[in-house]
Amino acid sequence: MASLSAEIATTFLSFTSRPQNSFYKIRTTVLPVFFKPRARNLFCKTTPSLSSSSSFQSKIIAVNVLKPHRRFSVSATATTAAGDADVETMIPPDNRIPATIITGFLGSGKTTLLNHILTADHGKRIAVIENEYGEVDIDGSLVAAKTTGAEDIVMLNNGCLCCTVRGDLVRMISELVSKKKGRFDHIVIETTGLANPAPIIQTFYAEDSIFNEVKLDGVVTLVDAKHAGFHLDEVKPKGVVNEAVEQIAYADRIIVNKTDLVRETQLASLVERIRNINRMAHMKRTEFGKVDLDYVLGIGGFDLERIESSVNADVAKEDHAGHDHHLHDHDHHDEHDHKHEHHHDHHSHDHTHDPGVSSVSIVCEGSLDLEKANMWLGTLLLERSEDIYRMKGLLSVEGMNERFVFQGVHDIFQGSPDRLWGPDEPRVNKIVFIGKNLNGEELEKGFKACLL
Ligand SMILES: Nc1nc2c(ncn2[C@@H]2O[C@H](COP(=O)(O)OP(=O)(O)OP(=O)(O)O)[C@@H](O)[C@H]2O)c(=O)[nH]1
Repeated sequence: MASLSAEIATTFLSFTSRPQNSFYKIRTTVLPVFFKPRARNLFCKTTPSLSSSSSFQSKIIAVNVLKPHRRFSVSATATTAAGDADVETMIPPDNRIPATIITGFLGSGKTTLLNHILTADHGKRIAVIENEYGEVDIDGSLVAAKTTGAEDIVMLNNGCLCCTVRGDLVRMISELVSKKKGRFDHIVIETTGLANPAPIIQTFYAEDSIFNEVKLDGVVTLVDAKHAGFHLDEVKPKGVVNEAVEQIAYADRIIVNKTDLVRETQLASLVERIRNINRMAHMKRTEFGKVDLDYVLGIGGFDLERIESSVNADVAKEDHAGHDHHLHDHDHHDEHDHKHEHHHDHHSHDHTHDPGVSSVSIVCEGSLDLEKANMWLGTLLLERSEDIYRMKGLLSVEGMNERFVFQGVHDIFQGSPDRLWGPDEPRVNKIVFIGKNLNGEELEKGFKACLL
């Protein structure tokens, strides 16, 4: 445990003890204790009949109208508050290529959304990476049929998705970057319907070669409004993940698709259920994946705004994509819903009947004792990293003039300083956990014990 805590301490401490006038670096820490095959077993799916022949395919799609493409960056120039007004510290602009993961259960509308993205008028050149089971690349041809201007096609054949996905994805992204850099602005990865997105997400943080060039912009999860309830209900054997739940848990954006196929009460109940699993993600309802492109591309990784609203909102905020008349008070008044929520002043924990996956958010003012925070987080990840799917936070650390933002995906932890705290800005910590069997009260107690 000591080495684990030290690892995290290094991450935090390196920022507080950095030399002045130097660039801050974004750091990734892969906690060594868990970064072993044992941990990866978590992501292995037991679908041998399907797993032997999944494949990746990538295309670069040039979209006709060229507008200035968006930069996805966290950048700030600020004077240090260390008393020396002449010394400037800078967070370098993040010019890495953004990547979006589109996931969702079989038939939820991933390819439909992808086609919508590729045929929309946004001026971005998009490299598409598809991961598909089976010898026949069905999605690939569906996408190809609907798009024009494909510059390049690369095919890769993998073995088992879950065990080799990282290696293949790393190779594919590296190849795209080394050979085609400058010819595309964004990477979109469509996973298979049975994929657990965790290893794909982790690829972006755990592999230096990827992390230096490509930035995970967001995870978009499609949910089939008609069938999702059934998949969420599915009881899996012990140790086998329910992919439908996982896909929702890891999302930054959730698109409840196929709303034309269900009644409002069914939809409201599903939305409530999704919200209970993942309170952090933004949610929209659609037919045929029709969303504004800004909603899925250019989410901006950490998405601090989202953290702020998710922890502030006791009533789920949801965009209705043209369904403004739909539910308003569904969170609390759907009589068909058996879930219940407990909201405390600054901490919310949602109980759900889905296999123990829920969100916990903590908001509190004050500054953290770095050493205590390191110990707490180190111990927490040591003991619970398998159950903590995602973790995002915005912290006020004693002696640090910038907000410290971080996120974790199981055992992978990454953090960096953000902008300076404003002179009159309350130093409010915000932290969100999504995972299995989370004990909100315990987490809150542990966190608050680290405050000075
Ligand atoms: N009624 C209805 N059908 C839809 C909607 N969105 C997609 N579909 C249809 O649903 C089917 C599956 O959509 P896809 O986009 O292929 O779904 P997918 O998630 O890529 O499927 P897999 O690759 O099998 O995982 C297609 O026939 C789509 O035309 C919708 O909003 N309403």
